[in-house]
Amino acid sequence: MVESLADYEALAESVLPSDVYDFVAGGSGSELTLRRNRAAFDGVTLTPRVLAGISEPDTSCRLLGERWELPVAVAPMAYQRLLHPEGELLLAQAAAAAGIPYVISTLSSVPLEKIAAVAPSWFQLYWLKDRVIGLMERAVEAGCGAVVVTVDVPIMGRRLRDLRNSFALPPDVGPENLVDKVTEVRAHTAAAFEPAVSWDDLEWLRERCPIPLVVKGILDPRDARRAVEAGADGVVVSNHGGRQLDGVLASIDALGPVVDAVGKECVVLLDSGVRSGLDVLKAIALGASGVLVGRPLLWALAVEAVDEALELLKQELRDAMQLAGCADLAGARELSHGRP
Ligand SMILES: Cc1cc2nc3c(=O)[nH]c(=O)nc-3n(C[C@H](O)[C@H](O)[C@H](O)COP(=O)(O)O)c2cc1C
Ligand SMILES: CC(C)CC(=O)C(=O)O
Repeated sequence: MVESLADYEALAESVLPSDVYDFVAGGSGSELTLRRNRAAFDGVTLTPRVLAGISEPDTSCRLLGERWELPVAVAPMAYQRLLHPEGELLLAQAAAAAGIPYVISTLSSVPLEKIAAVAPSWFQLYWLKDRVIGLMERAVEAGCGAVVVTVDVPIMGRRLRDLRNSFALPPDVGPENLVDKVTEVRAHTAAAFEPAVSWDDLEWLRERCPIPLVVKGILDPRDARRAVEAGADGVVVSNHGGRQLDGVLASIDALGPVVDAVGKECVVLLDSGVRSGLDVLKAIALGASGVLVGRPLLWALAVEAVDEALELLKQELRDAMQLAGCADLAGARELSHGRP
């Protein structure tokens, strides 16, 4: 029986080919950061308030000018047809039904226009050589509400599970937004991504991008400041789910200093390690405006349970808010927190 969002991983593992399971579950190097993301979330304590007189906590929020049912977005994740034949479309439809944004990956295995037609979407942009403006214009044309530029992948992290498995995409799964034919994900990234992308490039894109621009993959508050100076409307505090530089700090540990540096000037989101509604509440208490959820939703996609998974997440967040005495997310932000 599935009683929590975190339960989908074991179900998915039992149905997926082991190399696909490893591609999704894995981190880089010795997976120090992958484990640290969880350990750090588990280490956060909250101090609840009582007798708060709440019959129904309000989980809704405003992010980037729109109202959402939960302070949660579906993290951009490449190649979702690895998990289910309908891939991105199924997960995006579930996001739409749950009233949350779906972030389309540059490397989606369904064309971005088809996804944006079924869900309120943001578009995640990888800095591909020569193709950035074309992709951004397609996203704007398709009605995406924001562009999320991922800045922590100049090259792919060393994912040892994938190297040992010689992981390759099956012939019917590929990057449908691009003309590229991809089997070896690592080789494609090395050939197609621009490793020397810089703040000047970000400023250049900001001048040309007519919709909100969010920078994903910030850990240092100095970079957060730099992003705001470049005109970013938001940042995502993220270590890419422990898949890029191994050994970096947990993103929940990086959050506070980033909020202190830029929280008054731009939206601060967080991802990497969110596995429950309680984790969402912890991230809000530590200053995030919202979170992105990654792997748990791919596990749910693999067992065709994305609607139920998002419903469970909502219920977990509601329960945690009620038990903590928070009527709404503004109340959640006032909670005292610490570490044991
Ligand atoms: C299979 C997989 C594919 C991913 N693909 C992308 C991507 O295309 N673009 C991107 O910005 N981040 C990508 N990410 C990173 C996620 O957006 C997110 O930062 C990370 O998964 C969050 O951590 P979590 O899985 O612990 O929730 C991917 C992550 C996974 C697990
Ligand atoms: C192909 C990868 C660069 C996609 C990604 O961001 C990831 O797997 O973490």
